[in-house]
Amino acid sequence: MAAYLTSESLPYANILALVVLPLLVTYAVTAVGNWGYRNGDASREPPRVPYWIPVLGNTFGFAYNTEKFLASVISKFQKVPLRIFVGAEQMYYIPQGKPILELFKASRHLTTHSLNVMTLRDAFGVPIPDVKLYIGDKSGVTAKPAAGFEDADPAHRFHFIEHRDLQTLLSGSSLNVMTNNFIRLYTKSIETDARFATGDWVEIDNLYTWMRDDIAYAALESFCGEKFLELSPTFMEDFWAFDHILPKLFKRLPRWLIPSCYETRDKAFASVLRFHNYMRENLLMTDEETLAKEWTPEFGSRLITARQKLLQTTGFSPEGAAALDLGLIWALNANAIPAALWMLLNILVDPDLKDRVITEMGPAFQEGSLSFDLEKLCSGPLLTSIYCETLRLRVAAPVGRTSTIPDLKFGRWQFKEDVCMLSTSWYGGRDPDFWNTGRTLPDGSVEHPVDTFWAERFLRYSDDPASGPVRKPVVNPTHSSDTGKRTVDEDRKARAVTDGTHGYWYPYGGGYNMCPGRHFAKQELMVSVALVLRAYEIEIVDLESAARVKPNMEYFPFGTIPPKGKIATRIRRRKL
Ligand code: HEM
Repeated sequence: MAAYLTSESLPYANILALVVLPLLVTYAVTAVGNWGYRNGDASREPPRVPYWIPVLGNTFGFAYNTEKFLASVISKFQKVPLRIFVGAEQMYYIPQGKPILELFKASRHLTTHSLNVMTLRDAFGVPIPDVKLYIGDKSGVTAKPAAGFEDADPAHRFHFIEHRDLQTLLSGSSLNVMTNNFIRLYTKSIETDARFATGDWVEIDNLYTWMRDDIAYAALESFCGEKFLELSPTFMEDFWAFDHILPKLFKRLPRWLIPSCYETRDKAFASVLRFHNYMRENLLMTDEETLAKEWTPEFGSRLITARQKLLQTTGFSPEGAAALDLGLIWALNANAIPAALWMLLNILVDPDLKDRVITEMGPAFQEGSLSFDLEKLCSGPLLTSIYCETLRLRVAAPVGRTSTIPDLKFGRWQFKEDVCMLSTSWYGGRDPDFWNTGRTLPDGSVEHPVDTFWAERFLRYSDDPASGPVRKPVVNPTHSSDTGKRTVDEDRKARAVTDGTHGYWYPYGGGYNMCPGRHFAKQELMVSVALVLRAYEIEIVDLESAARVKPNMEYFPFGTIPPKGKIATRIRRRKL
């Protein structure tokens, strides 16, 4: 080796050493503390994902290939919590299984502030003084103020009131009004859609946008009333354009680098501000009678008017309040609507499944009509299993927390105060050690791998001990035939279950901050898919390529991942 080192090559060797040595040292320093993390009982901070370049840390892998980066480190460290260094800041990743369940259990010591602040500031454009107001309320989300904040003015406890209103006004009788409005509006848009008036086939270039627009319009109106779109007729288009550029805004690039993205957001924001200004001018916050109404065409649902009162009372600027509500409208639409498309698409690409779903939902509908019994429809086992399976496979919504106490502990892991903890159900939903994947085929592969859709994954058939979502030690399924296909009769006797999947199936997050919109979302998804199947005959132009449509991973991990590419279809109204 020494024979190759001449006096000319020495400077190069020195330069190389100067470059390589710090990288090696950084890697060694960041890896050495991980020794023994799998063994022993002593509490410790989670292992650190080693990196080569100081300051940069794990930023590159995390920011530019988040899905693969996290998949690889979760698997390498065998599903324990991890410490990641991103954007010059520490962060914890909490994986599926016991760690995420323990995180949810520790709710009383956690806030969602760090992820929420990033989202509100970077994605929705909440001005900095309003962000300060948002984080300034440290009295917590429970009725009893957090220790040290016992004297907080009850009317200014923003997080408590917001949390309480979201939970109560998205459940019970308020939820019923909201869902009924959604059903009324969505049914009306189907019935009055002039494109299908003649009963002839109509070519639609993209099933997703076709379905998306009608659901979004009905959902928006059931939340915000009729006035919103009257004031801003192009909002729905502007909203989806905003949704499209949202992943770029999360990258925190300045306005001068991506001006068109900011302009797109400005447009969607301007509509919410217009509606807020209308409310400020026309809805007196002392008008208890109007504020008590579950829904009015002018101001929308009680959730929206109660929020308006809260935003005004707690001193948010008109711009801050509108940006916060742009966030709420995004939460309303951006996760549920792509999920509805995936549900419908998976049904349409399998003619046998489509027939079984139509048979199952038939008795919920009134003869010759689009009217139905909601409870009956939403209790159909096959449609429920399709709903659960779709969320398992397509949701990558972020779950973010930070500890409010020094050295929070769960299991043997210790977490520092104020360091962001991140999780997403994407990996738990695809954990091959956990999920039932059906029969083992003669070539040794499994019948329903975790990255594929299996309509019956969440169904438990009483005569088949191997059925149900969770992998069983002995897999010996008893299917009605050797094709593995189920019959309508079997569906009827099956039960859709999520028992035992907690910690692996958490599309709505968990603990105290679990998604408050989950009840509405489930009804919205089941109803919209059922209504579309009831009202229309839909033929996918190229079944094979539609079955291969991939998720658009640019959206990872911001929510339900929408499909990438268009799905051409022919649609005609059914004669009911
Ligand atoms: C399939 C549809 C949906 C999915 C997968 C989903 C998922 C999630 C997730 C994972 C969270 C974070 C929960 C946590 O941190 O533990 C969340 C929060 C939230 N979701 Fe949903 N969501 C959906 C539909 C909806 C709908 C229809 C609404 C209606 C307004 C909604 C409103 C919200 C709100 C307001 C929050 C923030 C709650 C808080 O900060 O306390 N979501 N959602």
